[in-house]
Amino acid sequence: MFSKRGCSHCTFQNCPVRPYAKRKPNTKQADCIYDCLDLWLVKWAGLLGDGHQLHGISTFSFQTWLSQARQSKDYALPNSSWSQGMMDLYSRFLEMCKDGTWKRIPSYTWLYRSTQLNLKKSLKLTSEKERKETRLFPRNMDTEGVGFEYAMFLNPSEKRMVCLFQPGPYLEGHPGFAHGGSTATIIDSTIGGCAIFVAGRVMTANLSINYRNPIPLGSVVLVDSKVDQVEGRKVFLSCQVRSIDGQTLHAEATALFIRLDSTKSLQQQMSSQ
Ligand SMILES: CCCCCCCCCCCCCCCC(=O)SCCNC(=O)CCNC(=O)[C@H](O)C(C)(C)COP(=O)(O)OP(=O)(O)OC[C@H]1O[C@@H](n2cnc3c(N)ncnc32)[C@H](O)[C@@H]1OP(=O)(O)O
Repeated sequence: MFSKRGCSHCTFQNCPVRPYAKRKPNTKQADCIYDCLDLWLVKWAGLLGDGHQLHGISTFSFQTWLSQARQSKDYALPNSSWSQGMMDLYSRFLEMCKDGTWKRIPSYTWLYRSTQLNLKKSLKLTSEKERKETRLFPRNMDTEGVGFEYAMFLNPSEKRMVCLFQPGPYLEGHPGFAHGGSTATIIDSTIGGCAIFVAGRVMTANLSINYRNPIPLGSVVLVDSKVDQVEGRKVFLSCQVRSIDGQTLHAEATALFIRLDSTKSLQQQMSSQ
């Protein structure tokens, strides 16, 4: 099923999703690699290392992973709990997706699923039930609107990820305001998505946040993150959380993510720690 043809621009030779021989010349590398949802999913799963080679994952697991992604609910779509402000901002970004500058990022209850079962076995989550019940932290509530309502958009050429975030009542810290831990979570996830985009499989090594103004529950804020520098395995990023009108700075953060050793599978990497 692997195409032997490659994209002349990004030299992606092993695309299991679609051949790149027909790619337009002069397409930017980032657009070339990320302009199709399937490839985002591949990148998400951390299946691609440097040089865009598939490594350590069988074709079978990849297909399983992709079909699971296709069957899963995408939580980054509007629901009835979204406020008008959230909807307006979402529509604004969707509009900016039309010329390809921005990409909407789908969102599931999991991040790495193809390796998940084995990984969870190594983490002593023994029963099938325990393994199935794990969830990506910000997607851990079924009821719409009570927890993390968010949608992310990626600007590949600017190496920038934004997240529209509407904190629900279950995220309360001080009365009426979002818990600082929930702010940290959404910052980590947004910045993390940005780091995944540039480096594949990464983990947060450092996250430093200055909280400037509390975030009212039910309000909508824009989490705006970008890659500042990449040095070997280290990805340095920064982030600001602002009100929709841009007038209130709620928080600002810097982070260091470390790319996991690309010669090891995720399972090996995690179980060696
Ligand atoms: C298109 C794509 C869309 C994708 C759309 C996805 C959307 C949805 C996204 C959801 C995204 C979720 C994102 C959650 C992200 C977590 O929440 S991760 C969980 C929290 N983090 C952890 O638990 C990490 C725990 N720490 C570790 O496992 C290990 O320390 C690490 C970070 C993997 C590094 O270990 P290591 O690989 O052995 O690396 P090590 O050799 O120690 O260090 C490498 C270098 O980094 C430096 N370093 C390491 N740690 C630090 C530190 N804390 N400070 C400073 N320097 C450090 C070392 O000094 C060394 O530097 P050099 O000597 O090379 O100059």
